[in-house]
Amino acid sequence: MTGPGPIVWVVDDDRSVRFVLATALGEAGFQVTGFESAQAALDALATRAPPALLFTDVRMPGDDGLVLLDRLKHAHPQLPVVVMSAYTDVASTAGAFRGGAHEFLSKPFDLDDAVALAGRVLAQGDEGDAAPEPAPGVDDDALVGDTPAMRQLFRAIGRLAQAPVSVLITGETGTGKELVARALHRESPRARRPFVALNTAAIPAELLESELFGHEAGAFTGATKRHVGRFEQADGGTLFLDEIGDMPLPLQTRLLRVLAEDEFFRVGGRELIRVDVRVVAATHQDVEALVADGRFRGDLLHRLDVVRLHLPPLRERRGDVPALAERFLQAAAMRLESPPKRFGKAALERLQGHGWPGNVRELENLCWRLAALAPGDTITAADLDGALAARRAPAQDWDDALAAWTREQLAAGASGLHARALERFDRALLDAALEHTGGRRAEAAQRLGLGRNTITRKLGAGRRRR
Ligand SMILES: Nc1ncnc2c1ncn2[C@@H]1O[C@H](COP(=O)(O)OP(=O)(O)OP(=O)(O)O)[C@@H](O)[C@H]1O
Repeated sequence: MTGPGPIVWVVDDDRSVRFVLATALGEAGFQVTGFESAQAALDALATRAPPALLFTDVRMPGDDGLVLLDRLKHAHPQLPVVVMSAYTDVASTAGAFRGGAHEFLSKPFDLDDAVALAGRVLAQGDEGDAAPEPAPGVDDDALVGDTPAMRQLFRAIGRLAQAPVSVLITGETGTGKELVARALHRESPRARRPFVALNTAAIPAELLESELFGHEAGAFTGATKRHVGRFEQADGGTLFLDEIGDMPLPLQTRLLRVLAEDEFFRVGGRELIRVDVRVVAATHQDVEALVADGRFRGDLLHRLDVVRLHLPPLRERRGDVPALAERFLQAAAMRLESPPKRFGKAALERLQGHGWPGNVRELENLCWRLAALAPGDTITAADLDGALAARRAPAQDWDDALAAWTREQLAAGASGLHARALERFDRALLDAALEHTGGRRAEAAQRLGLGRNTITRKLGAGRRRR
C-alpha cells in the first residue's frame, strides 16, 4: 500500500534492513524513503521537507548515525529520530539519548515493534507541546473497554500499579497483555523510569541470557562490545517479559535467582550489578500445564504470579468491539492524514458477530486496512467482507510469507534458520490441526498423516525450543 500516510525516512547502509523496514512501515500506511548513508539523508534534507519521523542506524560508513542525529537536532529540533543499533552498549544507547534520540531500537528487532514504535512516536508528536498544531489526540496506550470484565481489570490495574508486586498477565494472543503491562507501569510510581519489554519467544534461546543480563566484551564469540541487558536498562522501572512460557529451563533457574536477590553478573562479567526492577510477565499458554509437564519451574511461576490478571478473548466481550473499532478507525485516519470514516450499522453488527481469533490486534489491523482502502465515509458490510477476505488471502501464499520471514531474519543477522523454520512449519500445521479437532491429538495426527507419537514429540520439541 502506498497511502498518503506520514513520511518516514530509514537510514541504514544495510539494504536488507532498509527493505524489510520500509516494507513493514509501508504496509502500515507510512510513506517510506530509504537512504544508504547519513550524507544521503542530509543531502535530501537540503532539497526536501523533513519527514515526520526518521529511523537511523548507528554504525555506517562515512558519518555515523549519531553525527546525523546531531545535525538533525540542530537543523530540525522537532523531528523525532529513532536510533537503531545492534550495539546496545552503554556508549551507543547513552550517546543516542544524549544526542536527543526519541527512542532506541536494538537490532535485531521485531518488525511489528518497529511499526508500533513509529505509530507511538508520531502519536506523541501529535499530542505533544512541540507539535505545531496539536491534533485531537488518540492515546495509543489507552485501554478501551466498558464490559464488566474490562472494568474489573481496570480497577485491578489501578490497585496493583501502586504495589511493587510481580504480576502475571494471561490471555490469548492479541488480547492486550502488553498494553496492560504498560498501564501498570504508567500508573505506578516508576512511571518516569523505563518500561522495557522483551519477547522471550522472539529471541533465539542462545541469545536470551545476554539479552536479559547483558554481557562483557569477549564473553563469547562475537561479543565484541559490552552489552547492557534488559534488566539493567529497566533499572528503577518495569521489565515486561512477554511469552514467559517459552523461556528455556536453565534461564528460568537464573531468572529465579535474580528475582530473589535483585543482583546478577553480566555474562562473562565480574562486577555484581544491583537493580531495582518490577517484573511483569505475560503468557498466552496454559502455564499450569507447562509446570505439570516439567517445562516451566513451579517456583518461578510462584514468584512471577503473585497477582494474576486475565484478559478475556475479544469474542467473550463483544460489547467492546464497537468502541474499539471506532477508536482504531479514528487513530488510523489521523495517522494516515485521511478524512475520518465511520462504520455503518450493518458493518458494526457484522464486526460484533466475527470470531476474532487474533483478538484486538486482528480488529486493529482490519480497521487500519479499512481506513486506508474503504472508498466512502461510511464503511459498509460489503467493505468489511472485502477487507476480511483480503486479510485471509496472504495466508494462501505461505511460501511468500516464509521467504519474507527468511529475508527478514537474515537481514537481522539470524542463523540456524532451517531448523527454526522447520519448527515453525510443524507448529503451524499442528496448531491448526489441533484447533480444528478441538485439541484431540489422535485425530489431529490422523488428519495430518502423522503418527500419534510423532505429534506428541513434535509438540514437546516445539514448546521446548520456541
Ligand atoms: N483494550 C484495548 N484498548 C485499546 N487497544 C487495545 C486493547 N487491547 C489491545 N489493544 C491493541 O491491540 C494490539 C495488541 O495488543 P497487545 O500487543 O497488548 O496484545 P498481547 O496480548 O500482548 O499480544 P501477544 O500475546 O501477541 O504479545 C495493540 O496494538 C494494542 O494497542
